Amino acid sequence: MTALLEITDLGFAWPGQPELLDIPSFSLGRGECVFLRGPSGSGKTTLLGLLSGVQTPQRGRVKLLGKDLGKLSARARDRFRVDHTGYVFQQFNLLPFLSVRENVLLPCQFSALRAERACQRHGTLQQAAYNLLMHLKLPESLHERRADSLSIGQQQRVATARALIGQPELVIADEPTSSLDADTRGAFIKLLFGECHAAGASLLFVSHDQSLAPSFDRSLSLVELNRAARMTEI
Ligand SMILES: Nc1ncnc2c1ncn2[C@@H]1O[C@H](COP(=O)(O)OP(=O)(O)OP(=O)(O)O)[C@@H](O)[C@H]1O
Repeated sequence: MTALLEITDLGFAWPGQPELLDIPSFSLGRGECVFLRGPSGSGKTTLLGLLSGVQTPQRGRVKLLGKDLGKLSARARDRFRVDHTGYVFQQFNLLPFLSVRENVLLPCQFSALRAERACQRHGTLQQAAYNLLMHLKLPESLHERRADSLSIGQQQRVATARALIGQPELVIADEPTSSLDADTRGAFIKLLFGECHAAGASLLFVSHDQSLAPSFDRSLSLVELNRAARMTEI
């Protein structure tokens, strides 16, 4: 399988703290759906920040689509991130005063590439937002509502539509199911998989809830990947 994302000899420490991550190698294939688990505080969110280029490692390399993120300027890295990565945050991070539709369309304001891909696939941006929201089972009556007037499960699906619009190659989801009950969680994962497959996106899904792992192509433990964690455990 061709690699979409590759990590080599990655080392990272927050200022004034011991090394949190020491990962000799990790790769994610094109179209692959990977589950990454790890206990609270093990560095999952930090790793996602490094993979999307929000943080830069002190050591090693993160390559996305063959491009070494560390070799890009901060500005070029930001652009590359918004063009090629969709992120579903733990707290969803929707803009509360914007409508559901406006939230979904936000990435297209920052990325001409994603706007172009959305139009190619759906005709117009409005239609792209509409189709994604409908696929994610958010009825039309909600599309013009303020994002903060929706339930948690609905907000999470809006956040997912925002991550998927314009077909980024990599979708990162950071504990997106932590505030859902078991039934809603299962239904959400199915929708997420369906949309990632339809868009040909790779999915890196981070959680400490191991019961979700069997649905994925591969399940990994951050503690096993991370030499710094293994050292602390010894
Ligand atoms: N911005 C930051 N500045 C300094 N230290 C940080 C920062 N963000 C995280 N850390 C530290 O890095 C460690 C790992 O945090 P991180 O949020 O990556 O873990 P996590 O596995 O995602 O945890 P959780 O499952 O609870 O969300 C923690 O000790 C945390 O205090």
